Amino acid sequence: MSLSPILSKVRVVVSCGILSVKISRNNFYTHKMSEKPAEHANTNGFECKTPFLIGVAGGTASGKSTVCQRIMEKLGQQHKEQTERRVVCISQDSFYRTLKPSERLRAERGQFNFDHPDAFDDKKLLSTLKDILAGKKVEVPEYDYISNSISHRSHTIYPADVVLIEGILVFYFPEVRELFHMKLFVDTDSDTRLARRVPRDIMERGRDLEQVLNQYMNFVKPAFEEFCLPTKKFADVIIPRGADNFVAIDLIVHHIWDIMYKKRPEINGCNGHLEVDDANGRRMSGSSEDTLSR
Ligand SMILES: Nc1ncnc2c1ncn2[C@@H]1O[C@H](COP(=O)(O)OP(=O)(O)O)[C@@H](O)[C@H]1O
Ligand SMILES: Nc1ccn([C@@H]2O[C@H](COP(=O)(O)O)[C@@H](O)[C@H]2O)c(=O)n1
Repeated sequence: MSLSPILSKVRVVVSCGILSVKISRNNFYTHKMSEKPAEHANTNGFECKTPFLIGVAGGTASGKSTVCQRIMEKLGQQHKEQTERRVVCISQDSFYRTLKPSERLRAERGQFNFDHPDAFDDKKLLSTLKDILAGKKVEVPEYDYISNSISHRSHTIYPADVVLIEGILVFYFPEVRELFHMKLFVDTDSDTRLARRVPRDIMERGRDLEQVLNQYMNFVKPAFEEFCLPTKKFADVIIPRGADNFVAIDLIVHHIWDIMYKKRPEINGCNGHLEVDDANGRRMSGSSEDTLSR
């Protein structure tokens, strides 16, 4: 199956930098791409041999990680070894700062605000992303929600073609925000998010119901409204309903494909023949003469 029809559609939408255009009945909107120097206008500042950095923001349990997972799956990355991956995903939660002893005690009682920008080590996040953009290998720690601290386990992030970074406040810090070549905001209604967060926090994050609801009412909800929601305006693409929005994810994947492998076959010395799945799960492969065979 040829990618040409859908790629040409995506290209019109993105390269024109159209402001708030409703593409389909599935409520998928595009917004004006970031203001960047004219020579990089088509690719949001993306330069040859630099990883294409995508920020994925949205409220808690909106489906940010699931959307990233879908993007990776559709780009055929899920079965690859870490060292072979051309698309990798990092969580902003890995950049929570170390708590002081008094804060640690409050965190154990669900009385610490993990949704406030001050809870993050934004300098470390910035320097890590700069290293990634410089093509360096970086170590990213796993976050442990039970001990409310960075765990001793970490992941090595090898130089990749596409790096996704997801988190509630990835668009909050201006210097971090400016690094992204593409910004996605996962827009899932707050009832759905709370309904997902409660079982997740109880089953996966060692919390009890009372603690989850208190934390949500006292910190999560107010901070979402004050710090996260206002960053939606910075997004290039807003994804209503998160991972359920197959059309939006499909268009995003094809746009990434277009930038990474069709327009720039020389990227990172990549001569790969890329295959992606369409919204119906049909496998499509890039047959453009731009794409070199492996
Ligand atoms: N479209 C969806 N339908 C049903 N459950 C979902 C959907 N997207 C995410 N979830 C579930 O909701 C929870 C939070 O999703 P996740 O992707 O981790 O959100 P976030 O990264 O924004 O916190 C997880 O348990 C996940 O399995
Ligand atoms: N020790 C911690 C650290 C973070 N949280 C909550 O996690 C949320 C962010 O992660 P998502 O996967 O939901 O985006 C954030 O809302 C924090 O409240 C926590 O509970 N404990």
